Amino acid sequence: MSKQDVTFPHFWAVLDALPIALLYKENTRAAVFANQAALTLFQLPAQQNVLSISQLQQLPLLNPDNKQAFDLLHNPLLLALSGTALQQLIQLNNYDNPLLLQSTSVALSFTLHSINLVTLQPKALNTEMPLQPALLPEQAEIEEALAFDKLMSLISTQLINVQDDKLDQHIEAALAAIGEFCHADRSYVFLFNADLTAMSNTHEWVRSGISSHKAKLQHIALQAMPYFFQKIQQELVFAVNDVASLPAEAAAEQQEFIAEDIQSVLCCAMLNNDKLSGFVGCDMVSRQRNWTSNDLRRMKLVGEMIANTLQNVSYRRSLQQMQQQLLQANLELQKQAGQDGLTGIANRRQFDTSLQNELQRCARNNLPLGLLLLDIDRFKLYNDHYGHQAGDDALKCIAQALDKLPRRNGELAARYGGEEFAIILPGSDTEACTEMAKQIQQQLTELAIAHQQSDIASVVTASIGIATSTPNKHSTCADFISAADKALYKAKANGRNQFIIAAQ
Ligand SMILES: Nc1nc2c(ncn2[C@@H]2O[C@H](COP(=O)(O)OP(=O)(O)OP(=O)(O)O)[C@@H](O)[C@H]2O)c(=O)[nH]1
Repeated sequence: MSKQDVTFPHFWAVLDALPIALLYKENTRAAVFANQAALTLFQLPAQQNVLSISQLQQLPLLNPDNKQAFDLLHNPLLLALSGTALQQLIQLNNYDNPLLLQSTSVALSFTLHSINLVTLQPKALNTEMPLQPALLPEQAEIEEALAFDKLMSLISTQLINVQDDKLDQHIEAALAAIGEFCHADRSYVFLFNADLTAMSNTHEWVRSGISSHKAKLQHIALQAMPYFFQKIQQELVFAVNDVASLPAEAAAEQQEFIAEDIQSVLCCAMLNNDKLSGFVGCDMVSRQRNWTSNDLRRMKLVGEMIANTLQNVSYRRSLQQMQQQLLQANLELQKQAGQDGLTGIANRRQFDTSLQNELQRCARNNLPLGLLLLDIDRFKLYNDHYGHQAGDDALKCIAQALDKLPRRNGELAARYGGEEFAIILPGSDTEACTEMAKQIQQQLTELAIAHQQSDIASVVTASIGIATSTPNKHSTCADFISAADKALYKAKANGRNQFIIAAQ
């Protein structure tokens, strides 16, 4: 509707002057009129007072992805503008002309950033039209029930697909919905601990101007509220129209309700696999309310929705946890598959894989590849003299020392088999491999593992064969191993405790 269509001139002036943000939609037209307060709220220019629904949907304030937006607002506003009306009468009889009442039934109203926002859905405005009677109470109730169900179906869709980081936001939207539709001042979720000894207020919605008690309602012992707990456990509902009329055995509960200025309270149990997990509820603070069967139905519905969502999220979390554990176990298995059982360093399998990879990498990058094969001297005599267990300990000790030597990317020390070890040195030429062989000899000298039976030295020594060359695409691991092995054989034959470099 545009201003020009209206023959009654004061109408717009009055709506524009109202201190509430107001959106006005004529049933037969798509355009929506916004008064001055609404334009200010939506940060629109003062002249742009006729908006399309698509324009409205694009307003950042109404965008559900906008964290600052009042999440609940988006859906009911669009519900209202697209045809679902909550028929309550608006009281404009402060103003001179009673005709205004004809077209002013409130569709939905909310509070956003402490501004009341009202949407109107009048019939086409016609000054000659007779006054329209207000909706019958039963009709109003049906319309309200429809609006609630439509809103719940939107919220439950959001809850079904909820991502962990949006969970609280959507639960609070559901609480806001139940609070608004039950005309309550406060709505909340409490969750019990596993052994049903304590409860905590996890989510809350409060009407503007009403105090929140969430912070202090944490880890409350259930034995502090025995009457309430018994009711919710046995009857799954706790409904009190007048807190003052609670029986004597509910003295503790009554005291707590009075401390929170609660006049009426309605709570419904939430179950998880048929086990009590918490409850959802709402309070009347500013006045008393006789809870209706509709209130109860709605509260149960919201409770079920939230309980299911929490259960799904918890399943999803334990599934993710299990996946994480499986992944971890898999990584551990993979690590173990490449690890030597006795010494803990890389085993032959990992050595083979690494050598193959490094050979290809060096061939691609035209880099030299060094391979050292190391065999402990007179180890049979060591075992025979000191025992097999001592032999194992010596192998572990030497393996650990060798494992600390490789530093650069791709370098690897591995147990090649028995008392033989191998070191892969990608990018190392003869000089660098010689340097590594000297370091190994130095390490063995420092370890100083006594070997009385050796005819080479008084401590454990090793012979080392070195192969180094720049591989090409025809080179094989077997070539490298064979060259290093031949050099090792020579080192043994030459008297042991020495290194020999294979001819290239
Ligand atoms: N304790 C222990 N001994 C091992 C292990 N693997 C191989 N050996 C021993 O290592 C010894 C290797 O002996 P030989 O191959 O005869 O060589 P060697 O006595 O070291 O003499 P040279 O290599 O010729 O200097 C054998 O006695 C094997 O039993 C192991 O895991 N633990």
